[in-house]
Amino acid sequence: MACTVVPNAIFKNGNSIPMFGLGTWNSPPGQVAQAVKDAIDVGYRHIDCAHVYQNEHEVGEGIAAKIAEGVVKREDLFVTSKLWNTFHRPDLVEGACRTTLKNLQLDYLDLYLIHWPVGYKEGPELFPMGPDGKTFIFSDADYVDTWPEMEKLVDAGLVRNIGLSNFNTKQIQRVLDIARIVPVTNQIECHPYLHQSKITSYCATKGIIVTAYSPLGSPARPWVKADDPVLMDDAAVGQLAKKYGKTTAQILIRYQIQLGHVVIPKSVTKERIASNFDVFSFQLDDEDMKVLAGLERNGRICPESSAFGHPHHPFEKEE
Ligand SMILES: NC(=O)C1=CN([C@@H]2O[C@H](COP(=O)(O)OP(=O)(O)OC[C@H]3O[C@@H](n4cnc5c(N)ncnc54)[C@H](OP(=O)(O)O)[C@@H]3O)[C@@H](O)[C@H]2O)C=CC1
Ligand SMILES: O=C1CO[C@H](CO)[C@@H](O)[C@@H]1O
Repeated sequence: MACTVVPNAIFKNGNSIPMFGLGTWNSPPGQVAQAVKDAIDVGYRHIDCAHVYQNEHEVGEGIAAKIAEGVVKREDLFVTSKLWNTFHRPDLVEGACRTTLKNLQLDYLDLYLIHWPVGYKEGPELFPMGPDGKTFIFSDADYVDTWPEMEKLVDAGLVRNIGLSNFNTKQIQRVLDIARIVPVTNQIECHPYLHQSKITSYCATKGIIVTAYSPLGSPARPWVKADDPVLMDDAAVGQLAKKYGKTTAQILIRYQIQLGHVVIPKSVTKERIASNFDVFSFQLDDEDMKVLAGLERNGRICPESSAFGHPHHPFEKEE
């Protein structure tokens, strides 16, 4: 069987990242280790993780098993994790990173991101809820004070690259203004219902690679409502799937790659893990790229609405 070669995106610092990876949010314990193993067997070499997904321990088991079997070496893999919002205070950053490394059974990460620009109250709760039951309790920490601690993780050899997630243009600029080591990527929601043209254009001018999360429209997100539009059921995407003889998921994943984005679809289903990866042997033509671009509807599905009111909320007053 021919071996699929996944293209790399090249960071401004010269390091590279596979343009395709496995998402792991909502990948349940009991399934995620197997999903990681299935993915590596198929050819995935990039895994997107986060402390807040509360499954890094099992993701680590999957990775360790495949290294032990000799299927991959550590250096063949690109593993990303993210600093959660309760660990923004400078004195908490290294400890949070070390916890993630321990859970993943790794001695370095390829990429570590500040998960959101909003800090939450430090402590054992990942989602410290305020008395109204709707809004998180915020931290005073400012991400420009968190960033130098991220840089120290690079100096210490704990992480190879550092970046951002869910930052708006002004927030990225604030980081660039103080950065000694520049962020290599901004990981943001990106799919045909939400193109994020302002932030993606800004990132392009700064040499920051966009990583597209929820590329399939995150159909099983916990807060989905019955009448929310379902990207995977969109008739226009379905027509393209028919035209190319591909699945709707393959069309949506291929779209992000052709936009130049790194893409990280999640699945714990063996057949989907395999078929989602099969996106390197066809090309959407220019007209069809325009069809997908035309589906824009400002359809944000990850607004982190319980942090509305935070002075650093990235989307409440879009920049
Ligand atoms: N930085 C951030 O703030 C965020 C980062 N992310 C990252 O991005 C990743 C991907 O985004 P996510 O929100 O999970 O959503 P996706 O858009 O990747 O959709 C995942 C869902 O689609 C289903 N699915 C996957 N493949 C197929 C297929 N071929 N046919 C039909 N259904 C399919 C999965 O089901 P099943 O698993 O049952 O197969 C799952 O329910 C996350 O897992 C996470 O790693 C996501 C959100 C926020
Ligand atoms: O990555 C993510 C997935 O879900 C979280 C909420 O539970 C989000 O905060 C985050 O963006």
